Amino acid sequence: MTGKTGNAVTEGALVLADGSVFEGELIGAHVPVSTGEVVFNTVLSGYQEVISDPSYAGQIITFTYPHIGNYGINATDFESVGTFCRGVIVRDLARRHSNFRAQSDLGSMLFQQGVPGIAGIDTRRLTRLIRDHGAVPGAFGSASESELLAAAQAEPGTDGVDLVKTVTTPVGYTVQATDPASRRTIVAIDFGMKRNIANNLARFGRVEVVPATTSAGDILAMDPSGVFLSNGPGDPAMSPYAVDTIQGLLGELPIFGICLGHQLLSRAIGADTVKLPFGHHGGNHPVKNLLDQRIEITSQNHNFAVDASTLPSNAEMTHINLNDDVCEGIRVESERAFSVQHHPEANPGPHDANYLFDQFADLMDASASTGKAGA
Ligand SMILES: NC(=O)CC[C@H](N)C(=O)O
Repeated sequence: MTGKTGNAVTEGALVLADGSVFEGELIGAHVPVSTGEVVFNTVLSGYQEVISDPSYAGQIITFTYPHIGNYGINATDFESVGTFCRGVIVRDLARRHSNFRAQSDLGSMLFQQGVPGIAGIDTRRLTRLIRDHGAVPGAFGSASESELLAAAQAEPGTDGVDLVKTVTTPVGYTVQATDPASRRTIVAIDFGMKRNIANNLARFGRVEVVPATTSAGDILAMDPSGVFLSNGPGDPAMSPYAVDTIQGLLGELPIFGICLGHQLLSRAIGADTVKLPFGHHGGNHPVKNLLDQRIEITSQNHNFAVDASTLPSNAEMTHINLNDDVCEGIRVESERAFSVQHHPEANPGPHDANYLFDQFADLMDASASTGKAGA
């Protein structure tokens, strides 16, 4: 099937670096060869938000749900200014979409955004392979299988590259507070921030979004109530400048991090991060809050994780993934800093963890009343 009903089918193939071949039909923006690290996401809905999440820079997204595109695309559900993923793999692209909010169809959106895709792929076989062997570099397109194999084998995936610099905003910008009476200013460091995170922060004040390379001194000079560390693509070890910045902010004001922001905060306090075999990408991961013993069903999208055994003694693990015991959250109470690996802003996914934004607001208020930071 093609993005636009009536278009001719263009045969293509997906070839993984291990030599596995999958045949399909090209959708979206047609290019001879598109490469990236192939990962799978298990959400049942929310494909628009997933495809427009900047954390997927460098990656090709396989949707395990077999029918993608059913409810179309609209102008408001994009999670960033565009798309940064390297491609999309689906079993079956919906031939027709149906939803009162739809303004376009997925195939057209991929085409307009310049995102190549491939449909008709045996995504069960592909997902099993990734689950057994880990996320793997791959290449797909209309080129020959041997060309695709060579391209897949030359693709570094997320190894050794700083992908944050490819997605961060080039200049700072302001997201106005939802409540104009709010006096708080929150600085959000944009490592590839999803829009809905900024919208959640704006419930508590004006959000000043700054580029990933902004120094601690420049941030402190803005006299914010707190600093937010965003999600973002790639290996946290590849963005050492961000770790330096966080070290310059620690203890100065409240800090809250999500996903890559959680991994960077952990590195800033001396902990290690590791690469998971195939990561967590989905909308129903059970996480236990170790502080109150409650279980939250969470939205997730990451390949790296914090090695909890390397946390320094002044930090504690606050959340754990119940599927595989991966560290899902930490706090450093003495430094007024905390972070989670999962996505409290959801989009897509459940909102069980949304209370974490309120905790950040409470921390900023507590700091303001003790005179440790501006309000
Ligand atoms: N969503 C994110 O922030 C992802 C974090 C990091 N790039 C990882 O893959 O683990």
